[in-house]
Amino acid sequence: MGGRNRGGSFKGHKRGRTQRRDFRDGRENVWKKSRADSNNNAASSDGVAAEEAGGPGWAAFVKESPAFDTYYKKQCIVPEKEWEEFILTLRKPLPTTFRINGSGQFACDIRDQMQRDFFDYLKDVTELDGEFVEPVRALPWYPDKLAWSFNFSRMQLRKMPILTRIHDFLKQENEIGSISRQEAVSMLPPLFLDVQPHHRALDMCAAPGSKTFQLLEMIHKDGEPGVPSNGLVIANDLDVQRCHLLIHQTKRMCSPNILVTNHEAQHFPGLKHQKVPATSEKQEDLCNENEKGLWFDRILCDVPCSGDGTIRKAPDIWRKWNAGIGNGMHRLQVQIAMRGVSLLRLGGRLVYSTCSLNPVENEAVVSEILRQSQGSMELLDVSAELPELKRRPGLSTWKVRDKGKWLVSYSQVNRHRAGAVVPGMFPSGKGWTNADPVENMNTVDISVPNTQKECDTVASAEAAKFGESVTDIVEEDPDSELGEVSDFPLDRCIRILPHDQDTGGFFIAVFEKIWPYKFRSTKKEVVHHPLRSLNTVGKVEIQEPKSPIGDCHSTKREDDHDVIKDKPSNNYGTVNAHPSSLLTSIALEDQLHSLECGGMHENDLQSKVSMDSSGDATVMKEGDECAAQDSGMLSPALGVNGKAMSGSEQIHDDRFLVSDPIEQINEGARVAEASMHQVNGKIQQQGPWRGVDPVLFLNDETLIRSLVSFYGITDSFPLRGHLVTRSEDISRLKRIYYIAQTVSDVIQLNLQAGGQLKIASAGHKLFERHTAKEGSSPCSFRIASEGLPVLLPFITKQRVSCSKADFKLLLSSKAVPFGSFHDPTFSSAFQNLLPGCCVIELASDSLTEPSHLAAEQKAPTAIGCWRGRTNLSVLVTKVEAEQMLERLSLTEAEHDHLEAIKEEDDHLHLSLTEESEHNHPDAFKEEDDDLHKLAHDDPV
Ligand SMILES: C[S@@+](CC[C@H](N)C(=O)[O-])C[C@H]1O[C@@H](n2cnc3c(N)ncnc32)[C@H](O)[C@@H]1O
Repeated sequence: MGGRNRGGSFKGHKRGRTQRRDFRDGRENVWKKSRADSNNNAASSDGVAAEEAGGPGWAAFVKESPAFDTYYKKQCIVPEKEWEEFILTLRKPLPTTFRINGSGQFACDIRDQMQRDFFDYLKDVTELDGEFVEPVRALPWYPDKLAWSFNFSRMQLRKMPILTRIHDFLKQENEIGSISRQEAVSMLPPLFLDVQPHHRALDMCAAPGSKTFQLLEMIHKDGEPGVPSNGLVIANDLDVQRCHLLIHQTKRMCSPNILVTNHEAQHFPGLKHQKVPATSEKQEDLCNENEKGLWFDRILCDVPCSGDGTIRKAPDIWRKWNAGIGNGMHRLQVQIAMRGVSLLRLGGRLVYSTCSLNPVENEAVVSEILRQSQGSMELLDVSAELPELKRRPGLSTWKVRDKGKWLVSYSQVNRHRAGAVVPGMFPSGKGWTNADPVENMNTVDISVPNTQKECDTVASAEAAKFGESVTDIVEEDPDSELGEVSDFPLDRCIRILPHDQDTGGFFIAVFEKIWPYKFRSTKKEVVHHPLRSLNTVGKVEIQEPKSPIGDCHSTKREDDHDVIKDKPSNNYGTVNAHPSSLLTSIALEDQLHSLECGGMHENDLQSKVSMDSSGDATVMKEGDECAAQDSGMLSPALGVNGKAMSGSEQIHDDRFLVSDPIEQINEGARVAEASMHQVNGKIQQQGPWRGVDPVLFLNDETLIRSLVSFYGITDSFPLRGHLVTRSEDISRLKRIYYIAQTVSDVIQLNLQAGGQLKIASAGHKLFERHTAKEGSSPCSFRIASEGLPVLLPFITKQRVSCSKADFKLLLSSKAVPFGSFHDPTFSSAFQNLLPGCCVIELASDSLTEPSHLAAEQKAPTAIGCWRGRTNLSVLVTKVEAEQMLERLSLTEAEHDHLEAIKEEDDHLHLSLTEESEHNHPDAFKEEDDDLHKLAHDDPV
């Protein structure tokens, strides 16, 4: 049971312990340390080599890196006098931190109980066998003391029974989903995002989902009892397997307000509303000037990064660290953030975060966001938020290290390195000037990695190519002290240093969209890919994006074709002739142009450029793109002949973004009715996505009516428009999912927009087909375990309550013959039910649990059962039943009775649930039942 249910904000939708099995079964046991981990920790905490601690054959992690030291000393990320403390902290194991899921009274009850039963007792224990025992402490900056930290050594855990009990308790609660282990710093971005229950939030790089879970808690916070939130969380991740983890993690919330998608964040589709008359109030909402398309109030860009802020938890980073990794991430990070900027609603908030210490991945990216968004994004001063949080300001100056050299400005970049180092990595963001060497640019390596994995590979390859070993100590460059200084107020960024409050390292920047993200274009005829063959570029007219502060100019040099001269600079620097900047400029221009589509007549539209993989460009009619935008079918990455560009071809996808709602002026001039076919050859047909079944509304009235009538579902639980499936064929339908109105709106929009969203999961499961013999029940769909807590308050038929003794009997025997129950009233009550799925509820007066679980037990305890001809069978797994039984302690007499029944009925065990658990092999077709196989070791 996840936070929302325990949070009590969604009364009647509380999830009993029986509904937690999915979480427990599939979730990585983060408390159980791997042997290697244990060795590391032992080695680090005791100062003993891991080999010693772990026995022969276990190599120790060397927790030092000259390259790391040299790099970060030079970057001055820590004042000199603090360096020693900083580095010593990095060598210590990270304290264990956890968060109590949910909000409201239930979460607070658990917190209070934990404090009373465990932590208060420990507050006077400061020493054990002469060793200092760190106090268990609430993270001071986390609201309502719902996040805690402790740091016991393994020896201490062994020696102090109270610590062992705490550990066991936390382990158990983690398994059942009441708490989440999460790194302290990882809890910060959602807090700064300030999500309100009505917000639409996008988590661009969301897996494995710890922050998504927080976002969901936020949108369900303060919900009216029985009324679902009207917020929305779209959780996206590029990695399919990690998407599964994400689905699994978020499933604990039983939230109908979530969509999980599987896209490259930098190419997240911009859904645009097609001109279809509104048929409902909600749809009208989407047609509002400010609501057209899919815009987000909140966007989290927790981007892939080098991750050296997690070095305490992942000590192998010491060995692998090199500056190239951070450099390799920079462009992808900018691209993802800029896609976020495009999708953000005016007035919305965007949080950019990394678990890296590297300014190239942090302040440099923030500067690029400010530069490229041209005044549309404001970097917020959030010093008044979470005042208890110890933080350092962002850096205003830094250097770039490449090929064993320190570079203070882009003018020092060797032309052969121009693909790896881009102007945006430097504080000024300036490219080459006239005097800089730009000839022979065709040798430049321009590949842009699209994923963290690719970045890592590129970075390692780069490091290896240029002999930059991870332990390399660079010779000092006499000029290296003269770094550029940024004009942006980067001190507003938040740097979390590990030694300030015993955490990992982290970086956060909070933005608000204060002005539409708007581009203007110049006419141009670019016919060559500027990066692939700059020396053969034909006529190129480049214009630096307009600064809101100053002017910038550009010229073309037609004679030698490939050099873009700079002109007097704007506040952000001179025009970039660097290939990547050049491309960005072109991309920006294209964006400007595409924006203008919204405000100009079709005839005015200019031809524009798209590039194919060979580096040549194709001219695309501007009207085509506008048409595509209008139809909402814009592919974020287009290539010649409609081929999707990817990898190095997709340098800057923002050319193809839809513009902000506020920019959607002169709508009438658009070619609104364009369809896929009208832009044939230009748009990648992305839906239905290969390997992923489409999400379809369940409109089969016969089926819906049969569900309503069988379970007696009240009108206050709307089904129509809220049920989705992944199969068109009703007769083969296996699962039915429940979605909130906001999710429904997005799915509608997606259908209208050509199905661009690759939806991995929507809402939560409500019904699943029961595979009993045909005709054995009037309704072939049973209530799914995660649907039960949601539906329970709204069903009036097929439910009976029973005594604790009979409840235990059911849980122990799985299939109980009608005559075996203790209570004859119960026996006759369920025999009056129709054959098929039913709900057996534990009578509330049966509950006498004085422990820390009392709060939760206020929620109804119910299980799904199957009323057969002679037996009542339990529709829960064995593990789940055992877990419930543990909580409802057995008396001796009950135990004997159960044993007798079990013996009699062994042959009747139906294993109903086990059968239903393993019948769908496909990834998103059978979204998450096999998730537990995907153990991972994520830093967050
Ligand atoms: C730092 S982790 C995110 C952690 C997550 N926000 C959480 O709190 O659990 C970065 C994630 O980005 C994903 N990723 C990498 N490249 C991506 C891309 N181009 N688009 C979207 N996601 C990407 C990775 O699969 C990884 O799950």
